[in-house]
Amino acid sequence: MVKTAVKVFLRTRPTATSGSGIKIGADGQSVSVNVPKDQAAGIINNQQESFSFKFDGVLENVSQEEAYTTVAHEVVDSLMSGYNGTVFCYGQTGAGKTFTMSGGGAGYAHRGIIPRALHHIFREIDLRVDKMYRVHVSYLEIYNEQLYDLLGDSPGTSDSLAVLEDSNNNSYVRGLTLVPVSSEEEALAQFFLGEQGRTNAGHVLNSESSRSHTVFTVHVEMRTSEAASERAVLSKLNLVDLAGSERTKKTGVTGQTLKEAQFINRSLSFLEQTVNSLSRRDAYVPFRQTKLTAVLRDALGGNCKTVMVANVWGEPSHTEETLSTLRFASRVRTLTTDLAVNESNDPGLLLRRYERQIRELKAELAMRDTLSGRSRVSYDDLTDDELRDLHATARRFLNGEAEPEELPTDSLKRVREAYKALRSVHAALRGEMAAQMAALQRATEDGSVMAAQLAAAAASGAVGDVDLRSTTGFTVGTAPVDARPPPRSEHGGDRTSHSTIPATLGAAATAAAAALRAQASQYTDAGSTYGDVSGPDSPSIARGSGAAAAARLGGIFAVPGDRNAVFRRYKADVAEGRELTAALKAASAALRETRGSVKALGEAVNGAKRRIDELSAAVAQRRSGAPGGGGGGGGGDGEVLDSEVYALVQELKSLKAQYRTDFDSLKAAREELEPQIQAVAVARGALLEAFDRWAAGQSDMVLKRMAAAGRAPGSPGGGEEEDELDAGEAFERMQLARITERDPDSLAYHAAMRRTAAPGATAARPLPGAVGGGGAKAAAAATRRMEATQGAPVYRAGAR
Ligand SMILES: Nc1ncnc2c1ncn2[C@@H]1O[C@H](COP(=O)(O)OP(=O)(O)OP(=O)(O)O)[C@@H](O)[C@H]1O
Repeated sequence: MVKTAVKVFLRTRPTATSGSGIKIGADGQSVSVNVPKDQAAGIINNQQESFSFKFDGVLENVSQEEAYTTVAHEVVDSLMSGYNGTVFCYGQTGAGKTFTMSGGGAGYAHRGIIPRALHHIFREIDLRVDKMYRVHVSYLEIYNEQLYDLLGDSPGTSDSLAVLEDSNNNSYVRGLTLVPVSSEEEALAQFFLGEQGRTNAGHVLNSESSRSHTVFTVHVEMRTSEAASERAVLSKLNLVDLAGSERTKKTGVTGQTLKEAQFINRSLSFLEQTVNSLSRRDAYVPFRQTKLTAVLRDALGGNCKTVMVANVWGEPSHTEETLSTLRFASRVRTLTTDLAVNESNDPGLLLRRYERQIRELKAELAMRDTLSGRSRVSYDDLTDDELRDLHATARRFLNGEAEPEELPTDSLKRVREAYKALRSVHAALRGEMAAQMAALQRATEDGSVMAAQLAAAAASGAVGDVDLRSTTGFTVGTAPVDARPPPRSEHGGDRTSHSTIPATLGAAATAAAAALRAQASQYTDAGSTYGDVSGPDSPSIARGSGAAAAARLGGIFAVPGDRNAVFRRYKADVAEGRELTAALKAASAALRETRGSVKALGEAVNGAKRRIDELSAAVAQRRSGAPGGGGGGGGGDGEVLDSEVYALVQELKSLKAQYRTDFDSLKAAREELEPQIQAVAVARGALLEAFDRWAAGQSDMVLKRMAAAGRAPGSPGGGEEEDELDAGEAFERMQLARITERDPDSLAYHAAMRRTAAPGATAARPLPGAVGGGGAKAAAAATRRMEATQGAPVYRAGAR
């Protein structure tokens, strides 16, 4: 947050009579007002005759352009950098507030701050090609303490409008229509339309005098680039034309006009109270006393860069009103606001960013799989059916009925799922075994039965001997060396056979129980080492059935280049290979064509961008070098300079139009790339997979013969590089495609990097600098911060 003082400028309306009671000091900031002594009060009285004030500037007999440059230029500049701004005009009726804010009736030259600000905003948008902007306008009127939406579909007071605060304590008007505008012309049309609405609504009874307060707001949403488009900077500029205070006794108004004047005076008096309270740093500031102060809350003490224009009418007959305005103005000048950029991290947009990242990572994985000869690896979540199958396989594996190769190993996700399945099956098995152990324990605890059984078993010497070393209690028999656990049953393995051991089997039972314990503890140990469930001696993945085929082929293809040679013959001689090669070629050709146009368009866009930058710099240089820079109105050299700048700006405009067209075409071409890259990857994967499958089914002799034929000069497909098994080249190509897809503007940069890295590269052509990202300008409706809060504003579908 940056503390910023509210700036106040004084603007005097030209007077018809020669004498003005206002004197402006040589510093252009000091103002003194002389009040002639009231003769009726007697010669000796204490009436103060001179009052002094100081402002940030005084505008006397200045053009509308100068008024704009002095008052609003800086606020609009900071609006474009993400700061809220407010410019408001205050003063007695007829002092020139509407003239300053909207303009005089004399046309273009007399246009006021609002039309000039709109021109300024859209000129900036045109110049900042590296940023994306969305602009909305709204127009609010406060008449007789009622809110009116001047750009709403149905004119008239709207009860649905309410002044609220958002989560950042910024005030906003709930339900106010925000119209998207994409050009100065559209924005101006909305402004003029709102002005008409004001008149048509029937509450401007006197066309010479504004009987209401109006707030024309420009809402700007800026994104720095497409890549970082999740973070938007939101700012708004309020351009406020307050109704004039009026001494009703002096003007003698009656009826409706009197009622209006009373509302106006009351709201202005609340405004004054609020400013006084802020100026005193009161703990409680009565913002909510009136709609006007609620609307101006940010401007007076919140997050906003604020400038006030105090309009005065210097005629001696208005000295009292002038003094009152100047007093209020100097109090406003003591206020400070806290400036901060409003950044919005739209959750919806963040989600889209993460989705895009996931898509990119999946594409990356697919690319790597293709290059390493693996295809059809799925990185998606497992379906319910797949999970069921996996659990069945895990159970069979733990029962010793499945080989480790049957557990999935093609992606980390699937390996993890396999571990999870093993853990859950293992837990279930442990539970089952615990139950069996408990049953066995219960049976063996029946000492008399067991003793007799043991004795009988010992006497028969059939299976196992009693361990005579133990003298007390129940002992476990020692199984003879040739004793074996009972055979595995069809489904339950050892586990099932143990569960069927009758308690009367004596030593056989004890031997089996020991084996069971040993097995149980083996499972328990396994529970802590899931990373190596199969144990160190079990076959590794490389010893799987597919790998065995690969190992066999590896033996045949021991000579470097053999595999490619056979692959070439496969593509040329085998019907399946021919078909798949043709499909790959067609997909590659389409991709090549699209890449070609992306490259050409990328170069065109980059060229245009560089020229735009040069021209922008030239315009800025000429402007800053101009005496009384900012152009406009100067004679002599200034006019020459202006015409030069004008020509440059014209060229800039047409270049930007060309840039936008090319950028749009580039974007469209880029969108075609991804599916085409996928199509090539799929076609290549299918070819490689079919080749491996086919090769695994061929005899060594056939493969050797084909290898010899494939190596022979003139062998079909020998010169083709497109689907050759050259991983490095394919990788480079895919990388290039990815760069192109992600940021076409950086194509030239990467191409230059490669050129300079290539052997024999020279510095004859300078390396282009990293060109700025050319964000496309979009005028679609924005998702704004206010939508996230209670009562979103109304968004019009399109500008009228
Ligand atoms: N600086 C100026 N130069 C030329 N004409 C001016 C200037 N200021 C005001 N005027 C003229 O004075 C008249 C009254 O001005 P304006 O309507 O802007 O006053 P206001 O303060 O908006 O009054 P109200 O509060 O009653 O609406 C208009 O005809 C306007 O063109």
